Amino acid sequence: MSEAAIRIEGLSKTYAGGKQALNDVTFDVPRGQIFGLLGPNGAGKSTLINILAGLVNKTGGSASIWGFDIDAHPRNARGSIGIVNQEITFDPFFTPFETLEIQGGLYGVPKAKRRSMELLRAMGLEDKANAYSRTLSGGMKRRLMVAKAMVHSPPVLVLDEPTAGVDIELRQRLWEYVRGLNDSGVTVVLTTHYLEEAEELCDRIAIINQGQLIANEPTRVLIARAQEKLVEVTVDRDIATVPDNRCFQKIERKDERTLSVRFDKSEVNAGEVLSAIQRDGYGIVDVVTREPDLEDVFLNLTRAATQAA
Ligand SMILES: Nc1ncnc2c1ncn2[C@@H]1O[C@H](COP(=O)(O)OP(=O)(O)OP(=O)(O)O)[C@@H](O)[C@H]1O
Repeated sequence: MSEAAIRIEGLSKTYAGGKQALNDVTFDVPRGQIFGLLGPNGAGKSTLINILAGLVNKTGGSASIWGFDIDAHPRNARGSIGIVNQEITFDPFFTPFETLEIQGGLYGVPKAKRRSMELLRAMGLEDKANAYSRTLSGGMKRRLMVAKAMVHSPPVLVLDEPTAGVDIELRQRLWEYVRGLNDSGVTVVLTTHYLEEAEELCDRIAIINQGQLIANEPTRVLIARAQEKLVEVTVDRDIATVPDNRCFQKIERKDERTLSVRFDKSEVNAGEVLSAIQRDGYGIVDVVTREPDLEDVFLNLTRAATQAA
């Protein structure tokens, strides 16, 4: 089982109008993982997913799903992946059970092999099996979408922004479902704008920016790569002029007596930053430092990539 769940090599897409949405993207999604695909709006994430789904034609490179090349074996490739889109799409006049049965039929799953009730149970929708789908809450509809993507038992599930616009409590529940699916052997690919979500759930994270892959690493390694550190310093009198020193990457006045300083921890340490503030005649009353989180990494990487472009 050494083969990747998804293998993407030199993938490019230029839309008819000339917009290049993907530029020579190469990465593997290892089997059995929860893999995060991150990127700012318009980075190319949906384009990539739509190519895997067979909805958009690539203009260069190759992709395979569970060992099936999407060009040479499109049916097998498509049968190996379930995709949950951002939009909620099902007929509101069918019940959740009927919705799954119809989807099973579309995928050619024989009646005896369908597991609609099992999926509804797994998604906590058992008692809604015979309700009209339109009467479900937003969170229930989303879970029904996940169940729908799983009717043909694909080994790979792609969730495109699964928790966009979902409240915190429900987000936690959806995360539990995703973990449960992963524990049962499903490889999960997740696109998200919530860095906290990626940090919490993903084993590995790839970042796309302006159609190019700018990072692809285990989550912990990616976080450790953030060199920027933040320190908030409260001083003993009102700040008239903000101190300036080359060891600060960025310094801002947060309120009358608090400075917020960003510095590169590979270049200077917090002590040097504090000394620089003291040299400007301020006494230090309080200091709060913060470790970089994924948001810092993401901003650093996308900023660096945008500047290099
Ligand atoms: N059908 C299309 N025709 C022309 N350009 C398109 C088309 N679809 C997407 N694009 C452009 O390609 C780029 C990548 O879009 P894509 O939707 O893949 O990004 P994304 O990372 O999924 O963004 P979001 O997070 O906002 O969904 C964008 O500049 C977008 O405007």
